[in-house]
Amino acid sequence: MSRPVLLVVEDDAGLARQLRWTYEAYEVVVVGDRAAALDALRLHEPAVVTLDLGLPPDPDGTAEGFATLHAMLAMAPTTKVIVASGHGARESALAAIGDGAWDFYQKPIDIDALGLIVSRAFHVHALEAENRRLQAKVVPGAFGGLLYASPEMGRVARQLERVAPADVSVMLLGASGTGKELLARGIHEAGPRRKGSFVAINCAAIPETLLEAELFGYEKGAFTGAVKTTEGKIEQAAGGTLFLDEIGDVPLPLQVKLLRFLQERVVERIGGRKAIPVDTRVVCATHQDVDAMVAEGRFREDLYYRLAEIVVKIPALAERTGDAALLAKHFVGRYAKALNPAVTGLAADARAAVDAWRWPGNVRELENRVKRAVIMADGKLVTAADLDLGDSNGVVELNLRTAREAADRRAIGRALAQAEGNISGASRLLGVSRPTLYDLLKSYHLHG
Ligand SMILES: Nc1ncnc2c1ncn2[C@@H]1O[C@H](COP(=O)(O)OP(=O)(O)OP(=O)(O)O)[C@@H](O)[C@H]1O
Repeated sequence: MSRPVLLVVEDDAGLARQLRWTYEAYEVVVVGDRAAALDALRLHEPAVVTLDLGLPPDPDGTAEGFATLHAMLAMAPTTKVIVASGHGARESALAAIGDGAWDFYQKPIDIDALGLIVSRAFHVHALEAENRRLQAKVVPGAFGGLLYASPEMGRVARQLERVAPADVSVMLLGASGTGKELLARGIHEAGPRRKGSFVAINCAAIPETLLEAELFGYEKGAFTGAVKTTEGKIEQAAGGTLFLDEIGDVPLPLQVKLLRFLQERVVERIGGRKAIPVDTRVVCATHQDVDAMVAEGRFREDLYYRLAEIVVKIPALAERTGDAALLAKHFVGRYAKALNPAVTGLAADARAAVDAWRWPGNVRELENRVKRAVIMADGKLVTAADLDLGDSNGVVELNLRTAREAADRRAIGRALAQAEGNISGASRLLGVSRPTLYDLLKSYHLHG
């Protein structure tokens, strides 16, 4: 096994020499300025870097050191950067940690102490890498079958876990396709009325004239066409949860009626005379800016406060770090099973395109694209073209190695597809030997 690379960014030649020979466990690469540091980062992809803040052309200040720190973390955010400085140590330490450095030590350096920090950084880096691998395999089962790996959705799930058992109304705010209905169902299932039914109604999808009858029900003969007495959605949700999707689309007169129901907990069917008590939890959602609607008088403030005892904002898919890739993988698995079992995963260009796309239609768009792509794919792997996301030209590769790997994966995926998964056939198409192709498949974790 080759030794892991420790990148030392240090402009003091004497110190650099000393460091080079101190750490036997690592292959120490020493550079003296920002440009060389970034080159070395691309070349070696070190897990750990020690960085002197006083670099030329500003050896007595810290500006160049900080610029180097920022550039390195922008390029390789998982790198553990240990920062060193002699002057103004405390302020520099605080600023460096605030900017994403892993640790700080004050010069003059103590080789043993630094050695400990370095080995710890390697250790944590390895653990984090392992954790990322495991997270990519997360299975559904968290809140309401919600799938996520991002801290953004983790926060939402924790909020909802806390809110669900309490008997409070919840308003979910988020764009279309962000999973609001899924979350509302999750609240129901984790709540005290889980034994009752979950009844959803999309207030935007039903014409205004019919919405009242849908919600409140009607007595036989209440209007032309009311051939038999019918329960409304609110009554159907008795003992369970009523999910009012697109609550912002409820017209003002009906808002008054809804408010009365929420205050008195009774409904009156259209054409009915008696008040029917209904005990149900209400969860609602909208993609609209309800605060603005209240300010403009388009949404009743009193109703807002009844519906929104707790407000939870659901981030757009593009704001959830890493979730698009995770969900894409999940949907490929699901739809391949049902629609095209030959498909086993996503090609590298598809993964890059999924990460780079803005997903204006959120999870629903992702699900639809993946479903379509699984049906269209002619090979084992879904490509960016199958997803109709074009190529991933906008994606900046870390270095030549990652760019090559992406190109290799593409070529191998296509060859395997053409050879219908036959390794000998694919290796002939690629002009490499079978063992070479096996090695490549193994190193890229592709399915042979
Ligand atoms: N985090 C997630 N994990 C797994 N599946 C998800 C997730 N988020 C959404 N989905 C799936 O995406 C689709 C859209 O979600 P959902 O219907 O809940 O969105 P919505 O915000 O209610 O949309 P709209 O407001 O347009 O009705 C559903 O098939 C849902 O199961």
